[in-house]
Amino acid sequence: MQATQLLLEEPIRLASILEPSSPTAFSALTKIIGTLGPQSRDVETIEALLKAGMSVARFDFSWGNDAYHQETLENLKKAVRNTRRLCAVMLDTIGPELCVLNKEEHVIELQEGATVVLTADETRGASAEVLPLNYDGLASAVTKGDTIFLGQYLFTGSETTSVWLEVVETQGKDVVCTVKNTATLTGSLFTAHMSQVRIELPTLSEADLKTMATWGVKNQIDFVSLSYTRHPDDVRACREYLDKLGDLRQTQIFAKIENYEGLAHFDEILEEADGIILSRGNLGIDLPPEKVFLFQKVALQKCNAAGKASIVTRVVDSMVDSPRPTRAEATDVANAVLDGTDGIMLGAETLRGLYPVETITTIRKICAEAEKVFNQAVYFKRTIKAVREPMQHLESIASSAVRAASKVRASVIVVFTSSGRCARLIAKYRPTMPVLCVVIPRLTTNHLKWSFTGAFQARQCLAVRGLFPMLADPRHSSDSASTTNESILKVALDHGKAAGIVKAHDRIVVCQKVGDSSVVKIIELD
Ligand SMILES: Nc1ncnc2c1ncn2[C@@H]1O[C@H](COP(=O)(O)OP(=O)(O)O)[C@@H](O)[C@H]1O
Ligand SMILES: C=C(OP(=O)(O)O)C(=O)O
Ligand SMILES: [K+]
Ligand SMILES: [Mg+2]
Repeated sequence: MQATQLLLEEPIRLASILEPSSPTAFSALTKIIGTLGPQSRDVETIEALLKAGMSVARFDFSWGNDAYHQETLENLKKAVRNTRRLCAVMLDTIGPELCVLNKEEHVIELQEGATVVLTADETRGASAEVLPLNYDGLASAVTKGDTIFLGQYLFTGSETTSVWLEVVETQGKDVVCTVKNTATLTGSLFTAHMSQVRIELPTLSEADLKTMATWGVKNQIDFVSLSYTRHPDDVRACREYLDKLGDLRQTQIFAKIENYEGLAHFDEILEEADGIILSRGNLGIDLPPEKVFLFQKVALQKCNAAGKASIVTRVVDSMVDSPRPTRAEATDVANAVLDGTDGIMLGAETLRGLYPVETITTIRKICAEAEKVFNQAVYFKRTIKAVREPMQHLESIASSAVRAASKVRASVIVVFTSSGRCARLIAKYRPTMPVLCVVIPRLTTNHLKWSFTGAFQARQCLAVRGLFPMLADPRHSSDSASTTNESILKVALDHGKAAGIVKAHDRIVVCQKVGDSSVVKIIELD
């Protein structure tokens, strides 16, 4: 990356860096996804998370049962009503995850040099001598000298609660290992990870299929976060399954890239998926540490060029038990924004950390600072150059809207959309101002009943950098007559004013259809 990635005043006055940032009424353009769990599931905390800037809530089915997650979701709905802040729901699958259950939650002390057996016999309890694994194919997948990582679910990098094991020998389906570092394992679930070893388990487990068909349908989930996506077929299979689940045909699939195999098939996976999650927790174990940054930069650039959402995980591990991130973590968040990410995902920090709200606030502030120096002009040029000509008409309109908005220094871009397609194309060019997406419901039928689309599409904007959705009154549905357009625009601008992003005398760029043609309008408010 060149220095042109940054937009700094010339000559750079270091003192200006210390000037307080002017408070922005809206949260950062970069989206924040929080995982809800024990430390973040009561209505009050969720309200605080929403106000702090969380716009997507992740429900991780690797732990907890349906009822537990349902209770959390009911609380989220209350919090959304109370705060009047939209939040999308993301179901995160279990996938082919290797784990050790510690049902009794014994504290397990592992001493360096000791021997421990990973057994396929799941009926045995976990102890310092035996760790029961949910997979009986490990012994045939490893050889002497291989290393296995084991840690508390959503481990953090700095803990002594994760352990490296070295394979000594296999005995039937059991694997005998030497403990490489002294560690204390606490909690009810540990995940095991072996670098670059194929786990012969399906990407969607039986439990995942069931959860999507029950919990997922009931709650109209906006996103599936497809854990351990290794091949484009994984995404296709998930798509086919969702398409058969009624309204979930509208659910978007975000493929989680968390191992070498997913990385090797990245381009094909990106083609099939609606978005990508760079699951750096697991990926950081699968890849040599010195390669992680490069994967991030290349993968984000590919997502950006495809105009698909990207999310980076595991950013401020230390905030699990500290109110401030480390310098390295804070810098890393800013760099992810400069690299072009759409969103930042928090795991352990909001799920079981002591400072869930502070974490979201910290992330939002770092993102907002980074966005101020994001060199949009350079990004715009690079993005437009990468598009083959002749350009699709809608993309030409969308990029023109962004260009016009920069040139006239518009305070917002307003885009009318039903599918969200035009809004995403605008976001692709990373405008520096918020994009107010007016989602117009569309009446559709599945030959059994009529219903309106729009709710999914509006909430799905909440994972895309810069997009701020509002759902229009269904009575205006897909009628682009100019009188209807004018009245919806007025509602949108009133909404923008109430949110503090639109003021008197502002210039606004509007992207909408007038008759049959898509147009870009510039309006100046009185
Ligand atoms: N109900 C509407 N009224 C006015 N313009 C609209 C409406 N819906 C979409 N547009 C405009 O139509 C064009 C196509 O946008 P797109 O998002 O692809 O629409 P759709 O949701 O119909 O797929 C864009 O210029 C968009 O701003
Ligand atoms: C988010 C991650 O995965 P998990 O679903 O295991 O938390 C990760 O590995 O970064
Ligand atoms: K998971
Ligand atoms: Mg993971």
